[in-house]
Amino acid sequence: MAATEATQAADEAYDVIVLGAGPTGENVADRAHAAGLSAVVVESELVGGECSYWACMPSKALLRPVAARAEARRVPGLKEAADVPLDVPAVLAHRDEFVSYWKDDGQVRWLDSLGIDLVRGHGRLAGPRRVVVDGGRVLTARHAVAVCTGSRAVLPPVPGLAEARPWTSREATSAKTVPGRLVVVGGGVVGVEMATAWRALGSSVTLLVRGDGLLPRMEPFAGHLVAESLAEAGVFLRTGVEVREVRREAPGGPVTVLLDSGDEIVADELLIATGRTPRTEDIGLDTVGLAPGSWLDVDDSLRVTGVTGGWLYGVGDVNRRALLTHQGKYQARIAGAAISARARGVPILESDRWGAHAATADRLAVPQVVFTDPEAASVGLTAAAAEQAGYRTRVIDQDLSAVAGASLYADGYRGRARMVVDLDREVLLGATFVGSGIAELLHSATVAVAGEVPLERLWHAVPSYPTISEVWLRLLEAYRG
Ligand SMILES: Cc1cc2nc3c(=O)[nH]c(=O)nc-3n(C[C@H](O)[C@H](O)[C@H](O)COP(=O)(O)OP(=O)(O)OC[C@H]3O[C@@H](n4cnc5c(N)ncnc54)[C@H](O)[C@@H]3O)c2cc1C
Ligand SMILES: NC(=O)c1ccc[n+]([C@@H]2O[C@H](COP(=O)([O-])OP(=O)(O)OC[C@H]3O[C@@H](n4cnc5c(N)ncnc54)[C@H](O)[C@@H]3O)[C@@H](O)[C@H]2O)c1
Repeated sequence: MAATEATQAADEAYDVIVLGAGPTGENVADRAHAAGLSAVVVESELVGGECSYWACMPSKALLRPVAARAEARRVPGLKEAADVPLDVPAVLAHRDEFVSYWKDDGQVRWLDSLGIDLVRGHGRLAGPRRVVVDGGRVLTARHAVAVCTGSRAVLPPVPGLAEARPWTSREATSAKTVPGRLVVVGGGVVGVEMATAWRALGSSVTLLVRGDGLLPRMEPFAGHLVAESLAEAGVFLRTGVEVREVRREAPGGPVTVLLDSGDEIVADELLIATGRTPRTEDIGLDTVGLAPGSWLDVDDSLRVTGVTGGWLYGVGDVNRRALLTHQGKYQARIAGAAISARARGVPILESDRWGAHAATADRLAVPQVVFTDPEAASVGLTAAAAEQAGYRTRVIDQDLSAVAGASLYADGYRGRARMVVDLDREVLLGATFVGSGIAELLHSATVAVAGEVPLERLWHAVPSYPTISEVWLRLLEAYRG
């Protein structure tokens, strides 16, 4: 049965049922199907999920012109030409095109081409291996149900906040007009990326952070460099502040943000970027003995722990292991392989930590690029996390501007790199790069961390001259002395 043709029938049976057709769910279905299992995906909104329509794609489409202009402004011969405001209608139109105008026909065609069925509607578990869609249609799974329902933005319990109908990441990535004054609450990834984009598009942006810096999950210098550059771009950054109350007298009117310091900020729009909550409150978790609204605890094969029979999987954002599209897709590949192995009765070696059925990289080698100007990118453990985990480490830092490739890349290049070395095994535990054009450098570090490549061998991985990658040589030289 083709994706667009799935029709009503009582108790339809599939090998695998996938709840949620985000990047993760699509890939679980793809992997299971590729292994010869029949699969159906249930989706209540758009096939492609948050990433395609309200997260990765629109945010990066908004940010790409910002980065390109910032880089051109630092290249002699282009500076003057690039020192112009962004063409806002063109940027927004480009964003709209990248999200396919919030239509999922292309993604449905892709499912269709694979032979995976799609059922539109809200799916809920109804006991072991059963899913009911919109309270009517019943699907049963011979082998597994994979919950891939993702996450949504969380609103902190601040008086007046919900009533003020603030922007969340959805509105921040899909807005059709530029607010004159925008207050952003939260100094994590969404906060800094959206402050960067809307400031460049013309908003007067105030970024409110309750901690003492930005991007707290990365090495501290990442937050420092991004904060410095946001301030230069004209973003008002206030750290160590807490929002006490929010007021909006009339829908669409100005919003007043009251801080614990007693200060008041009036803006046209307010973006809350304070983290995520799982979309599990209404998916029937109680019918299989789990608490509605909870993150799903899973083992390394992505199987939910504590469910009798081992048929339930939790993949992607919903398990809180690493809230990133590429990690969700990685988990989907692992879960798909584990589901098909178990369906065939092939034993899964729990001890094979880098084997086909263990999402080990979730714990040891998660890469992430923050698309600010400068970009911030990291993989693996920070120095603090490695120390906390009990490793005997050595930390090597390098000023990126001292690398020939970086100074050619942009005038007055600013950036920094760090590697965290496990002294006992002499392999990399983590790496961080901050600077223009470093996003594509990250994968080299991911290979080194996931591959546990001995530093002795990395010495023979010669970076081309004159590229920013030569920072590898500087880091290794500093380590070897
Ligand atoms: C602003 C922003 C920017 C981001 N940028 C990046 C980035 O650049 N790179 C990156 O790697 N990550 C990025 N992320 C994170 C990324 O979006 C998520 O990690 C990713 O979307 C998770 O995929 P998922 O499939 O697990 O969940 P989702 O993408 O959330 O998909 C879940 C799907 O399940 C459906 N669903 C939910 N409940 C039900 C139900 N009961 N029945 C049927 N269907 C249901 C939903 O409608 C949705 O389509 C960003 C996030 C945000 C908020
Ligand atoms: N480029 C990318 O890879 C990218 C881009 C955007 C989002 N994402 C993913 O999406 C997820 C969500 O991003 P996010 O920025 O919403 O979450 P986050 O967890 O990265 O950051 C949220 C920030 O809000 C702060 N905060 C929490 N409660 C608060 C409160 N009441 N008042 C003020 N501050 C508060 C936290 O201390 C934290 O610094 C992230 O885990 C990230 O991995 C990835």
